[in-house]
Amino acid sequence: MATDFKSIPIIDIGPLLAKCDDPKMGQDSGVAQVVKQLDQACKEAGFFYVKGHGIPETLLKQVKNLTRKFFELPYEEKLKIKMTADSGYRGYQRIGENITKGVPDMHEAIDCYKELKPGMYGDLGKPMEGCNQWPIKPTNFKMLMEEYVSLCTELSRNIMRGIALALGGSPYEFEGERAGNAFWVMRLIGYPGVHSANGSDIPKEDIGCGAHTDYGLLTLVNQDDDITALQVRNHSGEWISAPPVPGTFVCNIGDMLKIYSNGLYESTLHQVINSSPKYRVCVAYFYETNFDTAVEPLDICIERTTGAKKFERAVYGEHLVKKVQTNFVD
Ligand SMILES: N=C(N)NCCCC[C@H](N)C(=O)O
Ligand SMILES: O=C(O)CCC(=O)C(=O)O
Ligand SMILES: [Fe+2]
Repeated sequence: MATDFKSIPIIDIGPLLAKCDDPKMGQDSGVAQVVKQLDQACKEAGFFYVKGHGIPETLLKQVKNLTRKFFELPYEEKLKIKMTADSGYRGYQRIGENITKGVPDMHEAIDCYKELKPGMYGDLGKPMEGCNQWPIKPTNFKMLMEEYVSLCTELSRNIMRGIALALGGSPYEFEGERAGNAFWVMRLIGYPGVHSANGSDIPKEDIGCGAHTDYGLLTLVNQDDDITALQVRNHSGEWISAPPVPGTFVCNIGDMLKIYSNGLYESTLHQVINSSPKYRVCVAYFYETNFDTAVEPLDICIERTTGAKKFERAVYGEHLVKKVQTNFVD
């Protein structure tokens, strides 16, 4: 359960990664240290920064730079990869097109999802079937982003091994049937800076992304180095900033992990307000369960909490489709 945290901890996961392919990793003292920090951060905030994650900072910067370049293109150019229901909700959405709790968000984005082939998950998967729409220019866009996704997928699986230990399970709790064939989402997001409205010197501050929780297991946020805009809600309802820490990811827990942990870990509400005059870029990667996994509280977590199941089982793919279909109603 979220506490009255005032800041978000930074965790060096180097020692976890060093041992994450060793079945006896749970007995390693370096791993145990990281696991303890993960457990505390997940219980208190549902948010933490990771450093020592092994993804080169140059790559973190490159994906943000390419994203920025795309959003600088003329609108007609961006529309060439317009997101539609027919494209499996993949592609470009203009500012104000995404809706959170009925209010248009002041961001533009390219949404990408692990590709689903026709018929793969029957009716459940149908709305998300399709191929990603990548910008044609620059020519290395697709290649770089796919490389980035594959590194984020591997990293997330390894962080989830640490989280599985933190919950008192085996390192492989979130593999196999649960997330051994993890679905993923990537959002390349741009938030315009504040502008002075005509005839007024009071800049108008818009909600870049309204308060929401993420849908799956774990999110890796790669945000611009020079603008503080992401805010996380603590137990008292205060919004705590997650300022950029260069070279790190901001990680947070999604709805599926809240269910698995029977509420021991919460998917914390967060929002984005860019009050800087500068355009802000963020690349968010979402690590999810298998698309068709029915998620329910783990026995080990039920025992550690009240002894009763706090959540009904939920099928991840249904949860995603419901969200996606209400994110774009017009
Ligand atoms: N895949 C994720 N988490 N996307 C985050 C978007 C959050 C805003 C969305 N309109 C909503 O209301 O959920
Ligand atoms: O822009 C950010 O820092 C976070 C974006 C976010 O929360 C999301 O896309 O789910
Ligand atoms: Fe989010």
